[in-house]
Amino acid sequence: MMYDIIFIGSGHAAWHGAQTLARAGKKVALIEENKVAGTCTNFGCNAKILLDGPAEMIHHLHHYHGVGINETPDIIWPELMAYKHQVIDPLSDGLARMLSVDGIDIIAGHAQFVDTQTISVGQTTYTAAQFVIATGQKPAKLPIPGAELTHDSTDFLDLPDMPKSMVFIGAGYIAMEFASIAHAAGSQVTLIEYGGSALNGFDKLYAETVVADMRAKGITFAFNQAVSEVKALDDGQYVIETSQGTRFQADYVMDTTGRTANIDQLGLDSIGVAYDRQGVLVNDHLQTTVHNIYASGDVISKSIARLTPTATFESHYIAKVLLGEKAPIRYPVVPTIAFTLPRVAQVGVTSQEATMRDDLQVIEIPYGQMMRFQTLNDSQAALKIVVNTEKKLLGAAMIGDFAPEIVNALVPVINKQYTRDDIQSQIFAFPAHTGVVLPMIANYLD
Ligand SMILES: Cc1cc2nc3c(=O)[nH]c(=O)nc-3n(C[C@H](O)[C@H](O)[C@H](O)COP(=O)(O)OP(=O)(O)OC[C@H]3O[C@@H](n4cnc5c(N)ncnc54)[C@H](O)[C@@H]3O)c2cc1C
Ligand SMILES: NC(=O)c1ccc[n+]([C@@H]2O[C@H](COP(=O)([O-])OP(=O)(O)OC[C@H]3O[C@@H](n4cnc5c(N)ncnc54)[C@H](O)[C@@H]3O)[C@@H](O)[C@H]2O)c1
Repeated sequence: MMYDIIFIGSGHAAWHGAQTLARAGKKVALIEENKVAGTCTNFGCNAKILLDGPAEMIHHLHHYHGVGINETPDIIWPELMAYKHQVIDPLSDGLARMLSVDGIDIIAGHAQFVDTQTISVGQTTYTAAQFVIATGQKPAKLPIPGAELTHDSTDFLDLPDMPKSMVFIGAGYIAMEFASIAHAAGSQVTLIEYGGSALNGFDKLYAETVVADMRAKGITFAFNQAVSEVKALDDGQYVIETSQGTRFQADYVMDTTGRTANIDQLGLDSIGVAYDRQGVLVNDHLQTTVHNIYASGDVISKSIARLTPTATFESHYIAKVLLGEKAPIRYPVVPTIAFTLPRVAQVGVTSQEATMRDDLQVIEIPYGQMMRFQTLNDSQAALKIVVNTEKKLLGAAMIGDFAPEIVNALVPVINKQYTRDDIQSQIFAFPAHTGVVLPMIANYLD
C-alpha cells in the first residue's frame, strides 16, 4: 500500500497532525504496536489524574480539619480501579473510530524501516513519501541485579489492590505523583532518590515544601542513595539495598528513574536516521537526518519538556510543514505541573535563572496567606514571578492546590507580553483563584 504520510505511533505526537493531513486530502496511516492513542491516554496523564481525584479531595478536606471537618474518607482502591477501567479503557477505540472517519488507516504491529520509503509490519510492507517517527518513550530499567522485580508506571496504573507498602526508586514527576496517590490510598510509602532533592526543574523552595508536606503526612524520603540491588524475600516482600549500605523493605517496588526513547528495532541505523541517548536528532523543522523522515513528541532528542502539550504542538507543526510551511518551529513558553499534593507548577524563566541575571527581578506573592478565605487553608499557596526591566512577565513558579489553573492563566500573559492595562481592562470572576492572582500580578507590570 502506498501512502503520502505514515506516522509510526498513535499518541499525541502523531494523531493531531495525521488528522489535519487527512482532512487536507493526504493519504495517511498510523502504525501502532500497542493501544491506539499512546501513553498519555492509556498509561499516563488521563489514568493518573483519574486515580489522583480522591487523593486530591482528601488533601483538600485536610485543610478543614479542626475547622469544620473531622473525618477523612478512605479510598476503596479496587472500586476506583474498576472506575478507571470503565472510563479510560474505551478511549483508545474511540480515537480509532474518530480517525477512521477521517479516512486514516490504522495498522497494528511493530514498525521497522526497510529503506527510506518502505516500512515493514510483520510480513507486510508499506511505502510512503514521508514518515513521522512518533514512537515516544518507555520506562527506564535500572541496570541492577533484581531489576526484573521492579514495576513501572503502567503497572501502577493497573494495580488491582493497593500494596501495604511501596518503595519508589527516584523522586521525579512519576514517583512524587504516584507516591501521593499510594499514600492517600493507605500504602506506607518510601522514596529513594539518587540526588539531593526531589522534582528537579521545579522551584527548589516549592519542591522542598512539597517534600516537607509529604513527610508530615508520613511519607519517608531517603536522598543521596543509589539503589544497587532488589531481592525477593520468601514472605513475598522485597529488600531494596543502596550503594550507601541502607536497606529498605516493601511489598512493591517501583522503578521511577526516568524514561528512554522508543527507538529499538526501528531500523534507524540501516537508513541513516541519527539519534543519541536522548532520542532522534532533528533540525529546526523537526526533520531527521533523512530528508523525508520527521520526528515528533517524546522520541525527539530535545531540551523542551517531554509533555503531552509539546507533543501535540509538534504534531500540528509537522502537519503544517508537510503542507508547505517554511518557518522553523518556534516554541512558546511551556507550562509544566507536578500533580503532587500540594501541586507545583512552572512556566517560562525560572526564579533560579532570574537570580543569576541583573536584568530580571523575582517577586514573591504569598497569595495563600493573603487570601485565606479562599484558599481553603492552603496557606502555603504562593507564587514567584519573574519580570524584566520593562516590567513584563517572563516566568512564574507556584505551589498550591490551584497551581494547575493559575499556571495556564499566566501562559498568555507571558506569550502576549500583557501590560498592566491588558489585565486591568478585563473583568475576571471573583473569588476564583485566577481572578485573584491575575489582578495581583498586574500590580507588578507596566
Ligand atoms: C505515568 C505518566 C504520567 C504522565 N503525566 C503527564 C501529565 O500529567 N501531563 C503531561 O503533559 N504529560 C504527562 N506525561 C507525559 C506524556 O504522556 C507524554 O509526553 C506523551 O504521551 C508523549 O506523546 P508521544 O505521542 O510522543 O508518545 P506516546 O504517547 O508514548 O506514543 C508513542 C506510541 O508509539 C508506539 N510505538 C513505539 N514504537 C513503535 C513501533 N516501532 N511501531 C509501532 N508503534 C510503536 C507506542 O506503543 C506508543 O503508543 C506522563 C507520562 C507518564 C508515563
Ligand atoms: N505531570 C507531568 O507532566 C508528568 C508526570 C509524569 C511523567 N511525566 C513525563 O515523564 C517523564 C519521566 O518521569 P520520571 O519521574 O520517570 O523521570 P524524572 O526524570 O522526572 O525523575 C527520575 C528521578 O529518578 C532519579 N534516579 C535516577 N537514577 C536513580 C537511581 N539509581 N537511584 C535513585 N534515584 C534515581 C533521578 O535523580 C530523578 O530524580 C518526565 O520527565 C515527564 O516528561 C510528566
